[in-house]
Amino acid sequence: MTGILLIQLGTPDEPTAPALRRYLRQFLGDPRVIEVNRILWWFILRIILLIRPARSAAKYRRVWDAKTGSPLRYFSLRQVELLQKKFPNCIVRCGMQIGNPAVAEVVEEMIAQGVERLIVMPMYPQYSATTTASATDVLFKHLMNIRHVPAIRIVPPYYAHPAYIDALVSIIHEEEGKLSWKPDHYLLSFHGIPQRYAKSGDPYATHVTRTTQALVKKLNLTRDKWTQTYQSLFGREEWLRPYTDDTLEKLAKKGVKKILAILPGFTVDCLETIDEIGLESKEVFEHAGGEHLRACPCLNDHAVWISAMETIIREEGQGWL
Ligand SMILES: C=CC1=C(C)c2cc3[nH]c(cc4nc(cc5[nH]c(cc1n2)c(C)c5CCC(=O)O)C(CCC(=O)O)=C4C)c(C)c3C=C
Ligand SMILES: [Fe+2]
Ligand SMILES: [Fe+2]
Repeated sequence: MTGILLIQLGTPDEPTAPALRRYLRQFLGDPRVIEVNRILWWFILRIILLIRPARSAAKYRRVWDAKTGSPLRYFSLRQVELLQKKFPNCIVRCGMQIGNPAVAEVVEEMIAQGVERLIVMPMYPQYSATTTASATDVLFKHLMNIRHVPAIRIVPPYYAHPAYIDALVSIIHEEEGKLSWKPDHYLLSFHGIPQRYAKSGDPYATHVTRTTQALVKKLNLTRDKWTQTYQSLFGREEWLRPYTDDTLEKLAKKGVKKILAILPGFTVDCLETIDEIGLESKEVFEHAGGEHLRACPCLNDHAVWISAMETIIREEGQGWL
């Protein structure tokens, strides 16, 4: 049987300091994510794990839904549920790189259910070693302990895939229809990575540029109507520029009043979209003189995105589905 495995980053089990400590230890212990001397990092991480868990937990509490919990987990499971209907003869599952349900556990179950051909879709349209390669690392590490390893195909980065771009465009248009105001500027904000990683050969920034070009073309935006930025900096080194919050201040000071923030790199809403952009960056913009900033919802469980996922998976799964 063919199995379809979505790999998503993962989220804490609950919005508490102990759960965040476990989550951050695993996340920031990954040498794909933090490329510094291991011994030095071991000391720094111990200090980070004293302070950051409580601070991050407070932020997670703001996005945690009383019924459905973590938005990242909720929308990932919805994607599985809806995609399963598109592929009734396959097993569709989602595994998390960090936290639960863990990739290892999910793959184990899929193999036990008879999966001999596995299509893997990393939930990152733009490749970065920090995310995409880390996702496949988690899978391969687990498969090293297994006797009967399934045949595997991995969906390539889909940063400019027409189905992905069209899904973004539909959701943006739908969101514009709900606004009582017309955006005078579009901010395309992506999660950042350290500049050092990009200089060492991580193709992420190139993929981001390709997504941006395809998207603004489809949206028919003239050059003065959009800005592409990077958010979610971590630590002290230089990250890819321009930074989202600096840009929002500059735009407000130039007289831009109404911004629609689009987050094409995130396939599901999460802390970095709902809280960081929807609340924190909105405040930065308004404080600098802006009037409205709305974070456009991510692809989530929108029907156009589920169909786009189906298209992308069918392309990779030719002969298997
Ligand atoms: C050096 C640190 C980090 C790199 C590099 C990085 C890259 C990266 N991350 C995402 C997507 C997400 N990151 C999320 C949270 C998050 N990211 C980092 C650090 C780095 N990310 C931390 C420490 C955290 C935890 C939250 C916090 O304490 O600030 C999330 C949200 C998860 C959720 O549960 O909602 C996502 C999604 C991408 C796409 C990326 C590189 C391309
Ligand atoms: Fe991150
Ligand atoms: Fe953040």
